[in-house]
Amino acid sequence: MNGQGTAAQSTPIGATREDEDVILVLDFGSQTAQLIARRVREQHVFCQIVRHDLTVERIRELNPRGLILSGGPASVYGENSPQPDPAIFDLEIPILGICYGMQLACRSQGSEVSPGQHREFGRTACHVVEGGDLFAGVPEESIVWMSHGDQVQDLSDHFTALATTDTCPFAAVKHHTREIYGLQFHPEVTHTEHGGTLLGNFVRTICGCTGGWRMSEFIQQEVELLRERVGNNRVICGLSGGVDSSVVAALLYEAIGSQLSCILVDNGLLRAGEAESVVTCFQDHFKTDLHVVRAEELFLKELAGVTDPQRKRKIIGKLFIDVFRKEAESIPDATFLAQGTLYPDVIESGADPDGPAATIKAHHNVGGLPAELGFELIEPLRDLFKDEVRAMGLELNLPEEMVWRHPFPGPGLAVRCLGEVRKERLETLREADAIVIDELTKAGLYREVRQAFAVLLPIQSVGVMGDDRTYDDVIAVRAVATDDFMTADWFHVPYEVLGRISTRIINNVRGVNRVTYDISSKPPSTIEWE
Ligand SMILES: Nc1ncnc2c1ncn2[C@@H]1O[C@H](COP(=O)(O)OP(=O)(O)OP(=O)(O)O)[C@@H](O)[C@H]1O
Ligand SMILES: O=c1[nH]c(=O)c2[nH+]cn([C@@H]3O[C@H](COP(=O)(O)O)[C@@H](O)[C@H]3O)c2[nH]1
Ligand SMILES: NC(=O)CC[C@H](N)C(=O)O
Ligand SMILES: [Mg+2]
Repeated sequence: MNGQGTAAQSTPIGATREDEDVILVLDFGSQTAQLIARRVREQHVFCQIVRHDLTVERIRELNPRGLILSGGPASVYGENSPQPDPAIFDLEIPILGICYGMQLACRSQGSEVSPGQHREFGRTACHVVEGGDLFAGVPEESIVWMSHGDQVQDLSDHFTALATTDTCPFAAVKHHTREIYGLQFHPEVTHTEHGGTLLGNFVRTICGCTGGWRMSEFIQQEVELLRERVGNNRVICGLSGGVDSSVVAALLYEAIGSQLSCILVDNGLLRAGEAESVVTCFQDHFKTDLHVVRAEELFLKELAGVTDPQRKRKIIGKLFIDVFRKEAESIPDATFLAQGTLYPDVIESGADPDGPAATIKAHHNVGGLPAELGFELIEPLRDLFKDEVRAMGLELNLPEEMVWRHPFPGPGLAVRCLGEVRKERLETLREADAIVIDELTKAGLYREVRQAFAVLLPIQSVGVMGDDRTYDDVIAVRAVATDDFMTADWFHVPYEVLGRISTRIINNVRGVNRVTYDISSKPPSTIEWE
């Protein structure tokens, strides 16, 4: 082990190739920059997010077909507000400014931007006045999603209004002579009814992208990048058997074959039978080196008496790295550590260096990492969402049951065992959890419910069993419907199935006398309870 990387280092998504259609998103600190990128990728056009102040020289090297300027929390007229290289507006490629990005584009051509009379947040009816190419296929009236306080006050001599809302006369604009467009609303969020069409029109019709990009191409690029970066060194990959790390391992295997060693940490926080099933599944599908480290005692010792969720996560994040380091001592040239980190892990940890995002929870593999790792990090999925990773897994020929597994967080049962994490409490939770999954599977709901589990609450309640009083544990059942795990709805599990889950848990799991069902969505709740 000789790398001295820090938690901040990782592989950025996608190297661009000169012969390919690329759209760049200049990120001004938007909450939704990644959503812009994925909506563009949905149009089969490769899209890369870059710093807002990337120089024009560098942009020319990357040779994009168009630029999208994202939204952002600042005001364009504010001191120290993030600004692009002013020369981008002289590039001969189309530009689409979204919200803050539109305000920047208009201001660059002489328009005034200042606080509007009314701030606009959420659903708004948008009326198209002069659609043109950008609005092709978008009805005259539709719902768009707004989130702004500032407003472009005049169009100078350069712009025309394409669409309006009740409070915003310039909801969409186009430059008279140049391919510069602005949208005050957010086409990238699903609440904007025809946002996909708008972005599709921009990248395909206006920028002239052919829409030929496919996941297979992305995989090929990543494979080449990984080969170049790793050279003759070895990579150790934290393998949990979950979707993300399995896809990372498959990608690395494709790239560097036998230079890959995988490490499964059995931290005593896994579900029933999990370590064994990962080993079997792994051996069937990868022919590389797998180390299984039994570390239950270490994890439970360090977690003893800890009840604060963030502390649990930090302790677990650090222990994972300690275990990887120790195990790597027996693996020569283990310079890199690969993890299946996804974008939601990054944004919820408040760890996006270009973003203003708040810390929701320190995901063990991002916010929970110690500052000095001793490895260089490889995180090829860091900019992707779960459903994109699943598509990648299928493309890499991973078996369906692996690709469609419910996610299971690295901190595992520790963040579902509210209060103290003790061996006997984990055992109770494990038994209840297995029943939840078994009943959903029997009811044919496993795939449709994207994540389901049991939570052991830190309280007791009174019951009566066999005519005797009990004062026992409570299990909460959680099942959610979601695609990208950024937002989620509680799943409407049929009453009969809930009934069977409850009866089986109370009758079979010792020490539990009550089962409840969690009916909260994300936001305002999160999927996990801690
Ligand atoms: N028990 C474990 N042993 C080794 N590495 C792990 C373990 N648990 C998590 N990791 C590492 O942390 C990363 C993030 O965990 P996370 O749970 O988000 O992803 P995953 O387990 O690969 O997929 P899924 O989200 O489907 O559970 C994993 O990709 C893996 O690299
Ligand atoms: O590897 C992980 N390490 C973590 O620390 C972590 N926290 C949450 N999750 C998973 O992320 C998704 C979103 O979860 P939340 O709505 O609870 O934030 C859900 O799928 C969660 O299971 C984690 N995964
Ligand atoms: N969402 C945004 O980009 C907001 C831009 C700017 N901060 C405003 O309030 O108008
Ligand atoms: Mg997992």
